[in-house]
Amino acid sequence: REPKKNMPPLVRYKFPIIGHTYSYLFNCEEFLKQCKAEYGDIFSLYVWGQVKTIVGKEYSQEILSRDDAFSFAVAFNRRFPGGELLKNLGSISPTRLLKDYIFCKLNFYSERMQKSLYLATQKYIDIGDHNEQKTFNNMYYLMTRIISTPIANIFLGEEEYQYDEIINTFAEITSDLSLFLIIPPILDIIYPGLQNYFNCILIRTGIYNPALKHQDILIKHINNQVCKRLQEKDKYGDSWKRPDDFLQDIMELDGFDSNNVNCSSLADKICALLFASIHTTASGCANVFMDLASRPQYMQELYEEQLEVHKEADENGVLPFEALNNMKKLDSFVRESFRLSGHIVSLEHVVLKDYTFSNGLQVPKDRIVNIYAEDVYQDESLQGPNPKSFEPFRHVDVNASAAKIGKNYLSFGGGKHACPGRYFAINEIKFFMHNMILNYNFRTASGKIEKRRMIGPMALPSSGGIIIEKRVK
Ligand code: HEM
Repeated sequence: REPKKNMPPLVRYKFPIIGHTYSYLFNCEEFLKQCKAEYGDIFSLYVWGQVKTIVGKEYSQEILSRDDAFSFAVAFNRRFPGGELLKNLGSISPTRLLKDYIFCKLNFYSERMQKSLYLATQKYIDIGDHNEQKTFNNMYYLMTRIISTPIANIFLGEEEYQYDEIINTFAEITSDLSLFLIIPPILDIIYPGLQNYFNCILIRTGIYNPALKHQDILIKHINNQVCKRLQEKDKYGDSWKRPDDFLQDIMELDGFDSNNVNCSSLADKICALLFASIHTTASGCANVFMDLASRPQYMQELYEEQLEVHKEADENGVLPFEALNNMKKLDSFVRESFRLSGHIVSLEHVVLKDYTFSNGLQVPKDRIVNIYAEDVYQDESLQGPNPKSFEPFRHVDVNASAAKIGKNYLSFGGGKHACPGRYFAINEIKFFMHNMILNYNFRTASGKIEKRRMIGPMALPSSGGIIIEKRVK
């Protein structure tokens, strides 16, 4: 208790220890609406033995823009034992690596992204002829495989991405490791931070380490690839054709010693990026696909746009990078899907030093704050008329692309630490949807709109069935 501070109001609760945990988990949407109506834009809850502050639309940008006072990374590391799981990561920031070696080459990687994406779509959807149709009951599962394929191609190269073992590791690593984020931090009720401490002990003692099997697979493949490349470089000298992929880039970083290659460190760098990229992109893509399957009335309009865009494709069906800019309706559809299928509360940050919001309310150092995303997404002044309804083309004329961050769109965070992978992810989703819309018909098996699945404030793609068949052209 800090009597001198003008802290956000703590919502009343009946039961000590449990506090608001039950309502937050089982009735989050309604509960938060009531809290906001009664307590205002910023209020605190008592969840899992800790006070956390929920910040509504008016003040959310303060959290994202003040990285001297709020940190997403510190909050993440408090809940996720990344240091224990990825012991050989080294000091280079994954964000730096991505910016230096991948995001500046999006244009260069575009053709490979499309080719491997289309190959993966054929392989995993696998519909033979026009009369066949298939029902998929877990789009998210399917999307993790499809999305992982171009990512594996770009990260590990044209050879390694062809191994099923690699695709499975890419696809599964995030969900295996996210167990630490999904399991409720019950031990924190006894003492804040105890759950993470306990998780670290599980990993350190080897009782439970879900990263190990994936690291072993990655190390094996990286080792093969590194040896092969070094031998070929030796053999062919100046005429050696350097593979252009992320693995080669990080092999050549300062400090690289060809006589003593640290494959564990290379594997951990890739694991860190997989954690950031696979689940997020696969869920986003599954949601977009589900949203269109749920609303067949928009299919024709999108089909016509994609048909027009496809005129720019070369003889192999590959689009020039610039064609992405012409998928305006699809882009707006993607943004609308992200807007309405996200978490109710997101972007957990830790307060790094005592902070006073512009309305005078103060949060102390070490407090957990979360952004009330739904408050942003259901606000008419930020979203336009009927903010709760899915209007796929509402962003077409307002110059707001699916990757454009801003105070009315928080899916990729904001400020200095906004997701650096957002263009990569949105490109991948648009290329995937372009191909699906042109070549397949799809609809929900229930014939109804499939909504996101909620676990407390967290949203996951619906697991409702989708029927897919080849389009008759
Ligand atoms: C639809 C897909 C994605 C979503 C929804 C997403 C979302 C986010 C969010 C919300 C953040 C936190 C931003 C903040 O602190 O304000 C973030 C950070 C980050 N994302 Fe993504 N992301 C996606 C795809 C990717 C991809 C494909 C990559 C890499 C290839 C990536 C790499 C990163 C990294 C490295 C950070 C940390 C940035 C920093 O701390 O400076 N993300 N992402």
